[in-house]
Amino acid sequence: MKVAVLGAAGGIGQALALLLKTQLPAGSKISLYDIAPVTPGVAVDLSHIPTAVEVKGFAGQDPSAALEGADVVLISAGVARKPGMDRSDLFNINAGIVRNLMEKCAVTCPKALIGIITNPVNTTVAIAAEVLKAAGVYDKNRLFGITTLDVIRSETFIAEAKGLDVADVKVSVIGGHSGVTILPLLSQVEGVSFTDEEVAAMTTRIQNAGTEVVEAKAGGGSATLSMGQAACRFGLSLVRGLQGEENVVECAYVDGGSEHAAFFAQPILLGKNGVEKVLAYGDVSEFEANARDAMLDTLKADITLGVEFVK
Ligand SMILES: NC(=O)c1ccc[n+]([C@@H]2O[C@H](COP(=O)([O-])OP(=O)(O)OC[C@H]3O[C@@H](n4cnc5c(N)ncnc54)[C@H](O)[C@@H]3O)[C@@H](O)[C@H]2O)c1
Ligand SMILES: O=C(O)C[C@H](O)C(=O)O
Repeated sequence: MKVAVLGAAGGIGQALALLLKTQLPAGSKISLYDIAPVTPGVAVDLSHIPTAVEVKGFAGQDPSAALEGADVVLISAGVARKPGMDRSDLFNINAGIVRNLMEKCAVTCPKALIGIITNPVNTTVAIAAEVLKAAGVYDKNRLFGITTLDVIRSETFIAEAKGLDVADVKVSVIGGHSGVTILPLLSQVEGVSFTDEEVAAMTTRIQNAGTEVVEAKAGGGSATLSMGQAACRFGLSLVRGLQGEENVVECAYVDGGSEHAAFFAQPILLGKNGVEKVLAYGDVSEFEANARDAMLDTLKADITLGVEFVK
């Protein structure tokens, strides 16, 4: 199994590469690509860790060599927020970066499973889909917006608030990956009850968690270590699905035929071809139904922006 990380010299990329080096199955390969010239050195550094996972690094303008034979491509290339910015403020720079990288993926590894981390995810995933469509290689089951950070934050915050073992907390997060489009389904968390005030406060905290990190880092970037962990969890789940493991379920932002929007985050069953099945997200509370309906204009506008950028 070969996993390529694009943006591998960055804050997320390096954390993700380290976790993959220590957690991918023996015999796997990792290829690291970034425009930054340090990238081959990052690969050499990782290669001294004694695991049976080979690491190679590539720098420069062309990612093709890193993409050759990739089964999974995880993309975190691009700029991150600073205090006062919204994720949509990253569009001007990151849209072109994702488009250019996807054009290379379409040619070099059109069958790979592609996970997009680069913000604004609601829009960059639509850009990726349009590039693949234009190249005639789009398969909706192989493209994912990685929203796992919203899931692990929800698990962490709920466990902390309710005094639970975080390993026992499971929560679906639906919608997208920015502000009001992030909707944790707190009503479904087993063994926990929340007052209306707690639901409102917890939902807001999860929706603003990215900003919490951006402000705490005071101009030094956004979430990198927790995102490295989230992307590793999602990437390993893609690999487990590809290897034929059963019952691998994650939430992700996919083109899954949702009645709500062209792309929508919800639970999916992963398998040998990527999305094996889009799963129903189940019953929701009145608060969640209202929040879901209220996010849709924002989500659809984010998607349209991506589609129009490529067309
Ligand atoms: N999906 C999520 O939940 C989530 C979470 C955190 C951050 N993000 C996003 O991930 C992105 C990366 O964040 P970061 O903290 O790692 O940023 P970073 O600045 O630390 O790293 C970005 C890396 O991308 C590289 N890069 C820039 N243009 C490139 C190109 N054309 N080809 C290859 N590499 C290129 C840079 O050289 C840099 O090494 C940002 O857009 C951020 O908003 C998403
Ligand atoms: O908030 C950001 O800009 C980064 C990321 O999307 C996050 O949720 O932490």
